[in-house]
Amino acid sequence: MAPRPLIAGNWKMHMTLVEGAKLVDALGMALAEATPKPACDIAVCPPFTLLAPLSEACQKYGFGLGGQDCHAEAKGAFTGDVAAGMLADIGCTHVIVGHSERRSLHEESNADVKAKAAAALAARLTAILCVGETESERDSGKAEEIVVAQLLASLPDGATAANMVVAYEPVWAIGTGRTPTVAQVAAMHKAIRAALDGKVGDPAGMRILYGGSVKPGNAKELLSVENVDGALVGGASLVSADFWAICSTCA
Ligand SMILES: O=C[C@H](O)COP(=O)(O)O
Repeated sequence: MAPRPLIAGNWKMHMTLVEGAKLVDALGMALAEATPKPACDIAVCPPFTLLAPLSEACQKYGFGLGGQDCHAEAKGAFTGDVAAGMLADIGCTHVIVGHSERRSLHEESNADVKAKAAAALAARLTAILCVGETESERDSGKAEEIVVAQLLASLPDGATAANMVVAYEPVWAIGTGRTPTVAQVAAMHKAIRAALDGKVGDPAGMRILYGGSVKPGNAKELLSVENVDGALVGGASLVSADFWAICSTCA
């Protein structure tokens, strides 16, 4: 049986407290009024400043709450960083690690991502581990090979379907309005699923999300691809109606 989908909104560096609270409430109301309810789990990943203030509302509505990054160490002299345990302490359930914006803008290596994912697991958070190829890597014809190598080098020990989610995000599709073809998504998710075999607990049950320009207009098609078990949504997660429309495609 395919895993229950997860639709996670990555707000990136957007939203004031008032805006974020309004968005979560709008989603909560939409969920309360929906019949039937969307057949998916829903999570939001706001900036660090909004995590604690939105924690209670997310809990009330049954939404997961995720940080967008964490440090690999549990504590210490790391000015500006936040430990996974601190996220768990204020009610987070998830944390994104290895997003391509962290990998490129903060030069995070696979080893860094693996250490962060391990810290997330140690803090009993679900790690949303991101992988994806650049456009030139896609053009090289070796996208699957490259992404699988990135995944295997970033996988923490002890990952299972219960504590980790993979998010495949082609770098060239993020915020561009471009998406891979259904065949490309299917091939990549199949390759990721195969690579998980023997490397994680319950590989068939591990969710593999697609991310990169997911919108209400393309969500149904992308989410119906085999081995696509949800979405990591950026821009469209900032508009409650759009994010809700994406969640609602999970029937
Ligand atoms: O984490 C989310 C992704 O980077 C996708 O962003 P996007 O939906 O704005 O393309």
